[in-house]
Amino acid sequence: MSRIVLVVACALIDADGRVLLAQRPEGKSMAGLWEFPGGKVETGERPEESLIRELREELGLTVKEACLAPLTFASHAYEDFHLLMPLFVCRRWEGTPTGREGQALKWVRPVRLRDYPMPAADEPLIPFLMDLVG
Ligand SMILES: Nc1nc2c([nH]c(=O)n2[C@H]2C[C@H](O)[C@@H](COP(=O)(O)OP(=O)(O)OP(=O)(O)O)O2)c(=O)[nH]1
Repeated sequence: MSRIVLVVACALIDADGRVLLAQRPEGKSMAGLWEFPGGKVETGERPEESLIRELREELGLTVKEACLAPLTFASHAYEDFHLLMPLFVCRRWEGTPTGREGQALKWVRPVRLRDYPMPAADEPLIPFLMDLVG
């Protein structure tokens, strides 16, 4: 079996019930696909710490751990690794999201998420967001 890669991701939800997607930049794997902000859990980090760090690095946001709620997870076999990705929900943060690494950002209603090509692992997550915010 291929190695398991632990990635932590977040559905940021705004006051209108829209979810923030970020477009993976050119040069990265899965470039051009729309994903939930987040990234790999590094050695010695708890997933929540990794997510708070990634949200700061990628989007310039300050998020408190108490504002992260677990929603569901993805478990997906890519060709060269197996992705295990907890998905948190966050409705409260400080700052305005900006693509600090050049990523395009988009606020999207859960019913519209299928209009944005996402990594294969993310597709099963969409119904959970539709149930959460409609
Ligand atoms: N952040 C995030 N990553 C996702 C999602 N769905 C999904 O398959 N992934 C994958 C893409 C990457 O392989 C990995 C996240 O890695 P990363 O963003 O921290 O690092 P990276 O692009 O430099 O990694 P790499 O794949 O290029 O080695 O998880 C998602 O919704 N959000």
